[in-house]
Amino acid sequence: MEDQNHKQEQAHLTRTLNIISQQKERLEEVDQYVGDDITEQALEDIRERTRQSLKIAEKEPYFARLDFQEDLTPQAEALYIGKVGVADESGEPLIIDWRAPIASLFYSFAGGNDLAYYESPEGLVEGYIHLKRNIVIRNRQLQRIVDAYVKGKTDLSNVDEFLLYRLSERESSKLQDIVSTIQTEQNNIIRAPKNSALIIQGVAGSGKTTIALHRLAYLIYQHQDKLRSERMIIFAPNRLFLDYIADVLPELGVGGIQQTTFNDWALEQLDEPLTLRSQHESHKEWLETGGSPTAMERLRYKGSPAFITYVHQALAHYEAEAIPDQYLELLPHKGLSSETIKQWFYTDYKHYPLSKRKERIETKMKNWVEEALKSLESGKEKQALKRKAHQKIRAYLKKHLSPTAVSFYMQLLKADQTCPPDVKAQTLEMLKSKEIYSEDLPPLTHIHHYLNGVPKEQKFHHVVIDEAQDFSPYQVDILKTITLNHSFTILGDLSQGIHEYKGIDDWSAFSERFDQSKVTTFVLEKSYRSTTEIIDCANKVLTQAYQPMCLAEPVFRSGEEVKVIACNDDNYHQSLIESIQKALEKGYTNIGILTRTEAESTTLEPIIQSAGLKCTLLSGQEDKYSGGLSLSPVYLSKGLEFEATIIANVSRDHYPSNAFHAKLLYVGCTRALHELTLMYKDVPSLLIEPII
Ligand SMILES: Nc1ncnc2c1ncn2[C@@H]1O[C@H](COP(=O)(O)OP(=O)(O)OP(=O)(O)O)[C@@H](O)[C@H]1O
Repeated sequence: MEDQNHKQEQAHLTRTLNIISQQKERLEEVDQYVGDDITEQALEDIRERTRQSLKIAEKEPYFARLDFQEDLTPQAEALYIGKVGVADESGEPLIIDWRAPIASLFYSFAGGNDLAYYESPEGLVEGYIHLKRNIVIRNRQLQRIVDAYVKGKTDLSNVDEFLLYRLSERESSKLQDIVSTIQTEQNNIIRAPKNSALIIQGVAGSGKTTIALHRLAYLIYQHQDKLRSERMIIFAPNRLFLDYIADVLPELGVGGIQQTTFNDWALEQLDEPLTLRSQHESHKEWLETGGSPTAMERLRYKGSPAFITYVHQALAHYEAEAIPDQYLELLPHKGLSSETIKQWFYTDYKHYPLSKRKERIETKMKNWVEEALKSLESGKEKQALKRKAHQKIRAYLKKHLSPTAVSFYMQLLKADQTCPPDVKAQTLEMLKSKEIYSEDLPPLTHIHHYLNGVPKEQKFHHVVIDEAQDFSPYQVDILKTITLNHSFTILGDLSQGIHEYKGIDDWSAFSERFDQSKVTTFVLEKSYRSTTEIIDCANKVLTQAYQPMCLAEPVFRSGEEVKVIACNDDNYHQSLIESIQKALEKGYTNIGILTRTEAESTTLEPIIQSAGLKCTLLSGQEDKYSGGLSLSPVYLSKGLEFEATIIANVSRDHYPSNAFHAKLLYVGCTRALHELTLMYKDVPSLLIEPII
C-alpha cells in the first residue's frame, strides 16, 4: 500500500513539476514591460508575482495533501497545499496557498468522522476529510510521505511523528518557516482577525517569533487590498536577531516589511541629529552587575507611569497656553489681537498638528500685513514696513510656536519637581550636546509626534513587537497612536524578562493601554525547540527562584540527558574544549557557548581558538548572524537557538539563587535544540541543584 501511495504521489509530482516548468518558460519568453501604459504595468505586476511564486514552487511545490469532500458533493477532491498558490492553464488551482481559507482545514483538523468546516468569503463550507497527508519534497525529489489521517482508520499517531521528524532534523543557523507543521494553537494566532491587539504569552521555544512572521504573511495575503507591506513593521531586540530571522519572510514569498529595533526607528523619526549613548554599555552594566544606583534611578524614572502622565500634561499645558494674551503690533499702531490669533490656532486650524498650525498662522499673518499695506504706494517705505512686520512675525512664532522635541524635553525636565536631581542634571548636560540614552527616546518620539503629527499615509497597518516583555508601556503607547485599528501582534515570555528595569512583569501593563474590546490574549505552553530532557531541566532551574505564569510543556521528543560537568580551575578549560569537540563529532554545526559576562567570553575566545576551533565572539553589536560555533554572554543569546548549548561556569558566585538569575539561566538552557551541557567550577549554583 505504501509503495502504491508513493508511486501515485511521484506521478502527481512529476506532472506538477512539468506544468510549473512550462509556465515558467512561457513567462520567461515575455519581455519585461517597462513603459507607461497602466494596464500593461498591472499585467506585468501579475506576471512578476507569478514568476516569483513559480520560483518558490519549482523546488518544493507543496508539502501536504488533503482529500476533502464538500458536503452534498459526490466525491472527495485531492487538494495539494504549498507555500504559494499555482493555477494550471485552465485557471484551476494546482497548488493551494497555505494561507487560503480552505487550507486552514489542514491545520485545524485533528481527526474524526465529524463534519469539518472552514470559513470562506462566501460563508461556512462544511464537508468530510478523507485524507491528511504530509509530503516532503526536497529539490524536486519526493522524499517522504506520512499519513496523519486516513478516513476509517482510527490510529492518528502519525500526526506527531511528522512534527517530531521535522523538529529533530533542524540544523540551520537561521530561523525557518514552519508551514508544513503549524500546530492548531499557532494557527489560531496566525489567522486571528486583523483589527485587534493580540498579546501572546508563550514559553521559550513555543514558536512566537515564527508565528509572528507567518501571521504577517497571512495578513498580507488575506487583506491584499487594505494592507501594504511597507506599512507593516517588526520590532525586534537587536540587529543580530533581525538577521537571524531574515530568511523566513522571503521564503514565504513576502517582501518589503520593515524590520527594525525601537531605537533605530525612533531615531529616524526625530528630525534632529542625536547620538545614542552606547546602549551596549548600559545594558552590560545592568545585566552583569545589577546596574549603578544612578543608572537604575534614571531607567526607572523615565519609564514610570508618573513620567508618562507628566509628559502628556506638559504637552497639553503647552498647547493650552501657546498663544499669549498679548496684542501683536505688526505695523505702526496696527496689529493683531490675541483673540484673532487664538481663533486661528484653537478653532480654524484645530485639526492640524501644532507645527502645521504654525505654518498656517504665519501665512495668515503675512496676508494680513499685505492687506494692511495695500493702500500704500509700492516703494522703499512700504518695503521697509513689510520687512519689519515679517521680522516681528518670525520673532513671535519663534518665541511661542517653535519648540523642537529636544528643546521641549529640556524645558519639561527643568520644570519637573519629582525628577531625581542627578538624573535631571545628567540628562540636561547630555542633551546640550545632543546626546541621549535609549530611555529618552520614548518621551522624545512622543513629543515629536505631538508637535508634528503623523500623516495617515505614514501610519502603520500592522505592528509586531517581539520579545515584548522587554518593551515599556511607554513604547507601546507611542506605537499605538500611530497604528491603524489597534492592529498589533505583541509576543513575549515573562519568564525571560531579564530587562526588568524597563520591561514589564505582567501583561496587563500593555493590555490596559488598549480598548478592552480590541484586545485578545493567547497563552502558548508547548515548547517545540528543545527535547523533553532540556525543557525539564530548564523548568527546574526557573522554579528554583521564580514563580512563572506557566511552565513550558515539551512536545514528546526525547534526547540525551542534560550533562552537568563539575570542574576546578585546573581542568575547566580542558573540559570545555572536550565538550565542544564532542558536540562537533556528533555532527552539530551550530553550537553556542554561553558565559555569564562579556569579559568571560573574551577570555575564553583565545583558549578555544588555540585548540584549533574556529569560534565567533558575539558582543551584541553585530549586524549579521552566521551560526557555527558562537561564544557570547548568556543574555545576548535571547531569541537565538543552537543544536548544542554549553553553559560555562554555572557556579554559585556566577548565578546566585534569585529570580533574575533563574530567568537568565532559563534563557540559556532553552536555547538548546538537542543537547545541553552545564559546567561549573568548584561549587554549583543552587539553581542547578535539582538536576545534579
Ligand atoms: N509548529 C512547528 N513546527 C516545527 N517547528 C516549530 C513549530 N513551532 C516552533 N517550531 C520551532 O521551534 C523553535 C522555536 O521557535 P521560535 O524561535 O519562533 O520560538 P519563540 O517562542 O520565539 O522562542 P524564544 O522565546 O525562546 O526565543 C524554532 O526552531 C521553530 O522552527
